[in-house]
Amino acid sequence: MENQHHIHVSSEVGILKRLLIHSPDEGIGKVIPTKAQDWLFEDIIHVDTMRKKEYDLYLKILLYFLDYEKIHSQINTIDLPESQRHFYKPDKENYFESDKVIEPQRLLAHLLESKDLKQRMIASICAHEGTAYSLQAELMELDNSVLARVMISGILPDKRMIFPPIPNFIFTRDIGITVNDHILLNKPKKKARTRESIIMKYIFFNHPMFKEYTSNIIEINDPEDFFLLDEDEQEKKIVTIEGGDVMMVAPNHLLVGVSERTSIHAASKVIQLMHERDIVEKVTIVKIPAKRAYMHIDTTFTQVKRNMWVIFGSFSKEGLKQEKGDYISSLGGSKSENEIEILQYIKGRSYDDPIQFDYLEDLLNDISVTDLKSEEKTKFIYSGDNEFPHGRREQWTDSCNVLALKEGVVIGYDRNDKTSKGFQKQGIKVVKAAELLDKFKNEELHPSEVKDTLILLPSAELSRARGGSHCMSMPLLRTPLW
Ligand SMILES: NC(=[NH2+])NCCC[C@H](N)C(=O)O
Repeated sequence: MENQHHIHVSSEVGILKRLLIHSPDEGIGKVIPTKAQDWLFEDIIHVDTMRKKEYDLYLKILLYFLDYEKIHSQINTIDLPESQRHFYKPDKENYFESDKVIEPQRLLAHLLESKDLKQRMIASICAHEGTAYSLQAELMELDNSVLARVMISGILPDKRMIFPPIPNFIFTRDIGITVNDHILLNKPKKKARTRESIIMKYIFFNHPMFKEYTSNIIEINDPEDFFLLDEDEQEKKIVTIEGGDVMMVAPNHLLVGVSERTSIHAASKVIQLMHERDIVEKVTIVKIPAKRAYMHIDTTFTQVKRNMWVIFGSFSKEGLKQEKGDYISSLGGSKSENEIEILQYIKGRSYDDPIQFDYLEDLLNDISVTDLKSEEKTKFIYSGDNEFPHGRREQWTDSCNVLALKEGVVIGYDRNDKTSKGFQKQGIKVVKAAELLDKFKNEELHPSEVKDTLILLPSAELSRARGGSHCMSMPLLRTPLW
């Protein structure tokens, strides 16, 4: 079943077998303070530190778990000064090139071998970025792997910057989500993320890796009369969806966040399409406040194992009750600023009559017990271990955004100390990525022996980009949970 191109994800925690990642490219080092917010970064980044001290460790962990031989056979040489980090650079010959940990830049370089696609892609990107027509001819002359790098970083080999960077491309989660054997593509809310989406559409629709899945790629579009509407109407009816708001929690169940980035109209379309095409039976909408701090639902909760979740305390039962304090709802007025709404739509049941959940924990517990058949008590770990004011501080630096390599083994950020304490209280060991990698290297431990562990990545630079390991991954294949 695991052929080279197999695509299937039916949970958030089944053993991770294949994913798309993008390593920080040189464009990230070109973000300037006045543009940082427009480009959705909280600050400017020291790219060397981000790569060598942080992201490289992430890659090594992924490779050890997903493609052991690929890394273990070379582990003693890849970091030597004379290797010049070529192992990590997608345009170099000694790049690791794995069919499990996959870099879109490599897929893009492959696509550009077709002259027709090369022309079309150059035309689309230049039109989108509004560059001079004459630049197209110049780009046509570039070697394909160089052009792939340029299309992403925006920087020509002679150092001219021709496009803005797309620094958020490291957050591959947001470009699309694998829903069983379908891929739901994004339609980004933010202009800064549009080029990523153009590039990925070409890849999904043209690369041999996705060939058997062309009819399973789902695009969500604006209503047909959208361009006729005035601006106010457009604002109301806009369709935008980003992958961080879509979570494939069980074979029959998809969560869709309505947030700063994903609109109600997009969510409605997803419900209809999922039911019409019989892809999942339940779609649950989780509406969160449209705020930069929360951006996507995966910044407020992710799954650790079948019966364990890490969540943002202000959205929890206790948090909401506390915030409400002595406020009497029947008097009207505004509710808590963190109020969330959870509505579940089941195939065959009237859309006017969704099932409602009062609290996030109720929904997550229902997923664990009903959908994932967990027989153990559902456990919750809270951001900052619910200690004031660490819950909010650590949510901001992605304490709730972990990537599961398998049930119970997740990657998180080292700066979220209090949340780590919360993990430990629930029986999860906490280990630094570098220490774990040393053990793998010395063969004291094999990735298959790692159980119930939170792996901590250094995160001083990465967290300024405002995404965690969950955001930095687009799973294509996970082993089914049963
Ligand atoms: N799935 C996620 N939470 N992605 C985080 C994306 C962060 C990125 N800087 C943005 O604002 O778009």
